[in-house]
Amino acid sequence: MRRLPPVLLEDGCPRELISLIRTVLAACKEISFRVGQGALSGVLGSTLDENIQGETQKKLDVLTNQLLKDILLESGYVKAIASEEEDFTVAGNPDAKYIVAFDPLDGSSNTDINSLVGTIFSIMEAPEGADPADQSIFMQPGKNQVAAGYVLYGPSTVLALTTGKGTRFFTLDKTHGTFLLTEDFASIPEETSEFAINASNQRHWQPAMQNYITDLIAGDTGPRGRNFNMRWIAAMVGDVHRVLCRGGIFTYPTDTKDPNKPNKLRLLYEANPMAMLIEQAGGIASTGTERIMDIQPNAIHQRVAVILGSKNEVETCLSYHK
Ligand SMILES: O=P(O)(O)OC[C@H]1O[C@](O)(COP(=O)(O)O)[C@@H](O)[C@@H]1O
Repeated sequence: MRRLPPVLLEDGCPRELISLIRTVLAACKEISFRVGQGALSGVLGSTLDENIQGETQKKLDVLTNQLLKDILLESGYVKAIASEEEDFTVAGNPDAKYIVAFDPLDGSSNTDINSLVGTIFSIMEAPEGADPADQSIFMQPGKNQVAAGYVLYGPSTVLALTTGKGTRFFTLDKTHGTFLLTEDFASIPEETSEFAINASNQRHWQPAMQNYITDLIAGDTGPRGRNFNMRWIAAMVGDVHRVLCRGGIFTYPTDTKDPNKPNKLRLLYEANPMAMLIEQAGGIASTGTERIMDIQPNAIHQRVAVILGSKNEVETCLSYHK
């Protein structure tokens, strides 16, 4: 099986970018080990702190953030980082070319129940001559990403990666510590009968999403004329992986549950990298009204509605939003 660096070199991926991706993965291997140790690692449960977004931080959120932050900043390959767990961006090497946004442990409420979690990352080039301490270097649309991926810590540790030449899966060989290519070009089936949404929020959704999900649930007695199945992992990284593997539609739509927080998922380090992976596998990623990767960000922790997955099903969902 082929290792990650030669695969990326054959694609013509710049050596500096490959080194940066390998640096992210070095941290992810360590995270994979810690997560795999479960209760033995002594890091399950919550801290007494909240992040800037008012969410209680899990001990593993803090640990994984520190691991990624330290290894990336010490590597010299990044000009700056942005993390879900950092209030502000953190400056790195002024001469470096790339910036990295990441969610160190997506789905962290799953850690205590031994369920799926993952690390999501997005890599862009910093504007030339930019000050590494300037937060605005991250205010670029997702279409500027030069690489995006996640590492899913499940029964096996899987990397989904794109550098704009398709979406690939690599599986961590834990004996040798190497990521080996296990799926060359992931391709999402255009049709699906599977959807993923937190249905407990139904009464808070906007009418378009209410109507769409009602029609899915009506199954063969409704306008769709066929049955649909539902899945919800409560970690975007797990739900998106299923969609990349066998198709489906995943959505976290706008809702009115908390008027101060109409959307849940973060643009820079959740929606954008997932959108790139999905599009590179032939799927669609939208907010309901626009392509996710076209959004011009205005804040590091900006949140957006997300509808992504199998092309035909996402298009059907979007038709309810017109
Ligand atoms: O609590 P809910 O509504 O099931 O939310 C689950 C969603 O929250 C997220 O876990 C994001 O939150 P965290 O990054 O704090 O874990 C997504 O991965 C997932 O889709």
